[in-house]
Amino acid sequence: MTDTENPAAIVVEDVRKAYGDLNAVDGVSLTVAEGEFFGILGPNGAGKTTTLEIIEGLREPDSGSVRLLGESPWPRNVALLPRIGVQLQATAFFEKLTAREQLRTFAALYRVSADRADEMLELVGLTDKADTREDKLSGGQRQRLSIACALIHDPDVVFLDEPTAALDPQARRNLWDVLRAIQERGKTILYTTHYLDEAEILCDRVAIMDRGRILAMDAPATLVRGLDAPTRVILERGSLSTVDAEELPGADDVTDDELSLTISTRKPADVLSALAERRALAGLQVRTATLEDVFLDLTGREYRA
Ligand SMILES: Nc1ncnc2c1ncn2[C@@H]1O[C@H](COP(=O)(O)OP(=O)(O)OP(=O)(O)O)[C@@H](O)[C@H]1O
Repeated sequence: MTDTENPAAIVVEDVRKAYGDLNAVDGVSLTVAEGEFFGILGPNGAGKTTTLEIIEGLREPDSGSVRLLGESPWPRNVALLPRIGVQLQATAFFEKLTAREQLRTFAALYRVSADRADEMLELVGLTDKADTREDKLSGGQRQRLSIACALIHDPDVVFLDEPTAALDPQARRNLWDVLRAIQERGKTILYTTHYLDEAEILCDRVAIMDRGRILAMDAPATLVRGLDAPTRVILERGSLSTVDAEELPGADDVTDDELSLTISTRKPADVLSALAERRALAGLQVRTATLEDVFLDLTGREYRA
């Protein structure tokens, strides 16, 4: 993924961190290229936050090495601070300040122009909340403000820890636009999430983590393709008999779960056109494999965030 035109922003080699008997991070290696949007995915307790904090220089690994923009982040490396932006899971804001005042305070701390505050409000879609106190913002607005704070000094690498957790679906989608806008500005983004569907949409590459280890790492589409899983065509029960479904051209397997009929196929176009000819499209859904199927394949467990 890295070459001379696209050098590595982050290189992690065999990092380990134990808490007592628990190997929270158990030999993690990964490389993130400059400008890449990279996601660390996995269920609660997988070790995502610990990995992120080690890369940010907030936690010391027991062993292994981290290079962030060519430097070691631990022990605390002040040369890196202007070049990285960090959003933690729980953001502490200054009390009783408005959104704009929060950002202006961060701007002053980083010695950047106060004008950046309004620019960042615009970027995260909070211009109309500039004069609202932070404690009067919704959860999604507060998340966006914390991202704006992490970006105020125009860092090269942005770390976001579960930025879309606990948001309603609309607020999540609004945040996706913000994250895409950040990447369009050429930033490297390393983020964690337990939403596999979201990572599939946003990330250039993902690492799927479970119990402290990376189980797979690649572009989401490549991971899904690698499964070679059939497409499932789902119909309302009664729109076609099981026997007729089994005889459709391209149908590999048919299951009837009392509510719906599921036809597994590697030739979805053949199945769909045959269904159209028979006018048997009631309640039609077509499902291809997702990262959740990749997780199931890797762990033998259904994915539970
Ligand atoms: N300071 C700590 N002391 C002891 N155990 C810890 C500490 N921090 C994390 N752990 C444990 O290490 C494991 C990994 O935690 P971590 O927060 O890195 O996972 P995560 O994938 O980010 O989970 P979540 O999505 O819940 O934040 C968990 O079992 C957690 O309970």
